[in-house]
Amino acid sequence: MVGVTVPISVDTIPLVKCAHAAAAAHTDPQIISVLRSNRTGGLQIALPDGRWVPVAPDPDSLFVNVGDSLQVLTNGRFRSVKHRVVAPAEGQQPRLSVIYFGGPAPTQRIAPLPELMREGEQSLYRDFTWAEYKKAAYKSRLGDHRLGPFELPAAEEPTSSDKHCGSNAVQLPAPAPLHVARVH
Ligand SMILES: O=C(O)CCC(=O)C(=O)O
Ligand SMILES: [Fe+2]
Repeated sequence: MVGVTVPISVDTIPLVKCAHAAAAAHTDPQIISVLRSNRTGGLQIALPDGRWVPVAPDPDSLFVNVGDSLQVLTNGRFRSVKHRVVAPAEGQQPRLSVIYFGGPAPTQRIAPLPELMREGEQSLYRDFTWAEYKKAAYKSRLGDHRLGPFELPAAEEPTSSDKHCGSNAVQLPAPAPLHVARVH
């Protein structure tokens, strides 16, 4: 758990999805998605090597997904994982899921939270508003990497002569490991 208060307003739009057959690979754009489904599986998440891992359906658990906006707010510490829904096999119950998408308000500026940044840490993203993100997203396809237009070039590797100047070194956050946590 990150011990900071997120100083942004969140739109609360619960979305009930019924019996949809499948969803193509994508990341959720918002800050956080909280999902509850029936006993029909189909949800899968992508590992960095491209393999797909099924998320076991459990009507007594919540599946919490990091969205693109939270990836930016944490300067890449939390990653918005790519996921998809594959259609249930013939004769299986349709998959039902109820998803709460917590997204920023349209005028909200999205940028890494200063409270989370280490001294000298470079922002991996330029500031943008949720409205700007949505405008860019509408021009892209669902599976595209939709943070691309907002990414800043990564900090340059220190040269060998800089390497001993610890206080000036820029430390990029280590990529967060993938977790599928159950919330009861
Ligand atoms: O229905 C599901 O289980 C997931 C759907 C989804 O990923 C989405 O609507 O963003
Ligand atoms: Fe999704």
